Amino acid sequence: MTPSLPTPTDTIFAPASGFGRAAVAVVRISGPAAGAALDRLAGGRPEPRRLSLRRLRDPASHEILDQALVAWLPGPATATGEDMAELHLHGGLAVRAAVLRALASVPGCRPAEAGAFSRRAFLNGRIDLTEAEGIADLIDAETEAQRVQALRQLDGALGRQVATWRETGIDLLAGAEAALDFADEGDVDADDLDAALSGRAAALRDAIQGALADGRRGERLREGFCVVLAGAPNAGKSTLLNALSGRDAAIVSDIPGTTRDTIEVRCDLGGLPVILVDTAGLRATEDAIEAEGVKRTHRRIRSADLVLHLMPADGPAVAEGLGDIPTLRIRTKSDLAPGAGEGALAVSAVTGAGLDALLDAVQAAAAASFGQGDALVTRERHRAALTRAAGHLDRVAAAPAGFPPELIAEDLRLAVRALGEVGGHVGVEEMLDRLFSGFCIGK
Ligand SMILES: Nc1nc2c(c(=O)[nH]1)N(C=O)[C@@H](CNc1ccc(C(=O)N[C@@H](CCC(=O)O)C(=O)O)cc1)CN2
Ligand SMILES: Nc1nc2c(ncn2[C@@H]2O[C@H](COP(=O)(O)OP(=O)(O)OP(=O)(O)O)[C@@H](O)[C@H]2O)c(=O)[nH]1
Ligand SMILES: [Mg+2]
Repeated sequence: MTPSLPTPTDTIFAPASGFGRAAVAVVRISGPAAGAALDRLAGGRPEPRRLSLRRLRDPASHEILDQALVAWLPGPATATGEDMAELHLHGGLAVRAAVLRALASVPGCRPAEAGAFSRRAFLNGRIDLTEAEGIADLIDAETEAQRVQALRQLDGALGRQVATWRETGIDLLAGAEAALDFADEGDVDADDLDAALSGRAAALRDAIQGALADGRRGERLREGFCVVLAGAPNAGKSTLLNALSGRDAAIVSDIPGTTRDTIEVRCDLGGLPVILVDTAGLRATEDAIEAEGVKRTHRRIRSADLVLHLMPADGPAVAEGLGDIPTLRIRTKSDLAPGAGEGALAVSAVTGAGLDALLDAVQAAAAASFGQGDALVTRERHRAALTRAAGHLDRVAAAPAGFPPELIAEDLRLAVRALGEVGGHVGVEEMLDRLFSGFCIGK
C-alpha cells in the first residue's frame, strides 16, 4: 500500500486558509518538529485534538504575537500521517507574517511548497493518488456537480474500484505464474486452466471497459461544458456574453472586428459548470492581428461542446457552416427587426427578450452532455492507464490454446501495473508476497 519512497524528516508549515485579510487564518504544521513548534510558540502542547486558547510568542524576543486557538494533533492518525499542529490566528496580514516568521526560526521547520501536505499524506499511505486528486478537485470545484464528483473521488470511489480490479488481476497473475511452474510437472490440466483464465480476464476487461464507456463525462464535468459564441463581426457576441454571464467581461463597440482575443467566462448554470467563450468575428481580413483572432476562433469552435451561431436580425450572417459541432442558431438584436428567424432562437440584449430561453437551452445541452449517474473516470490519466490495462487483458482473453504462458503472465503483469498506476501503487511486491506465501516450503 505505502509507496516505498523516502519519507520526509523536515517539518513544513503554511497558511491553509488563503492569503488575504480574513477573520481567522489557519496555519498548518506537519512533521516531527510540529510539537516542538507548539512548545516554542504556544508554551506547550494542549490536550490532543482539542482547540485551546493560547498566547503565541516569538521564541527569541518573547514578544506576544497573537491570542490564538491552537491544536496539537499527534501522528499517525492525522491527515498527513505525521505529527501536526494548527494555529487558528486572527486573520490580519501582519499577524500571519509575524507567526510565519517565528515558525521559520524553529529548528527543522521550513515553509511548505504547494501540495506538500497532500504529498506527505500520499507518501505515508494515508491517501492514494485518486484521493489526492479528489482533494485538488474539491478545492477547485466551482459548481455543485463538480463538488459532488470530487467528494466522491476523495471518498475513494475510483480508488476502491480500481483496487478491486487490481486484486483480481493479481489473482489471475498468481494463477498464471503457478501454471507456469507446474506446467512441466504434467499434473495440471493446462487446457482447463487456460479456459478459466481467459474467461476471468475477459470479465475483468469488460468491467474496465464498462467504466471507460462513459462518454468522458467525468473529465468534461471537471473541465466544464464549453460554449463558443461565433458569428460575423458586430453580430453581438460580446454583448451576449456580457448579458448571459451578468458581467462586463468583453469590450463592446459598433466597430466590426472589436474582439480579437478569445474571452472566457466561467458560469454556474443550475449547478453545472459552463464556460462561455467570446470570439473574434469571422470574416476575411487584411489585418494581421484580426486574422490571428479569426484563426483562434476556428480553433475554439473545433474544441467546443456547443456553438452558438449568432446572426444579427439587421445584418449578414456567416455563410459558411461551422463544422459538425452541435450548434444553436441565435438571431440577435431581435429588438431591431421583430419577426421569426428560420429555426433560430431570437434574443435581444437590449430588451432581454429570449435570454432566459437561451440560458435554459444551454443548460439543457450541458445536462445532456454530462449525462446521468456518476462517472468514475475523471482524468485522462485514469483513462490512459485503464485503457492500457484493458488492452493487456484483452490479449490474455483472446490468447489461443497453447499460447506461451510466459507471454500471458507478462500481459497480466502489465495489466496489474497499469491498474496500480491509477492509485499510485506501481510496485508488484504484493503480488510476489501472495505468490510466494502460497508456495511449499523448500520450493
Ligand atoms: N482545521 C482543519 N480543517 C480541515 C482540515 C484540516 O486539516 N484542518 N482538512 C484538511 O485536510 C479537511 C479535513 N480532512 C481531514 C482528513 C483527515 C484527518 C485526520 O486526522 N484523520 C485521522 C483521524 C480521523 C478521526 O479522528 O476520525 C485518520 O484518518 O486517522 C483530519 C482532517 C477539511 N477541514
Ligand atoms: N439594438 C441592439 N444592438 C445590439 C444588440 N447586441 C449588440 N448590439 C450592438 O451591436 C454592436 C456590436 O456588438 P458587439 O457585441 O461588440 O458585437 P461582436 O459580435 O462582439 O463584434 P466583434 O467583436 O467585432 O466580432 C454594438 O454596437 C452593440 O451595442 C442587441 O441585442 N440589440
Ligand atoms: Mg466582440
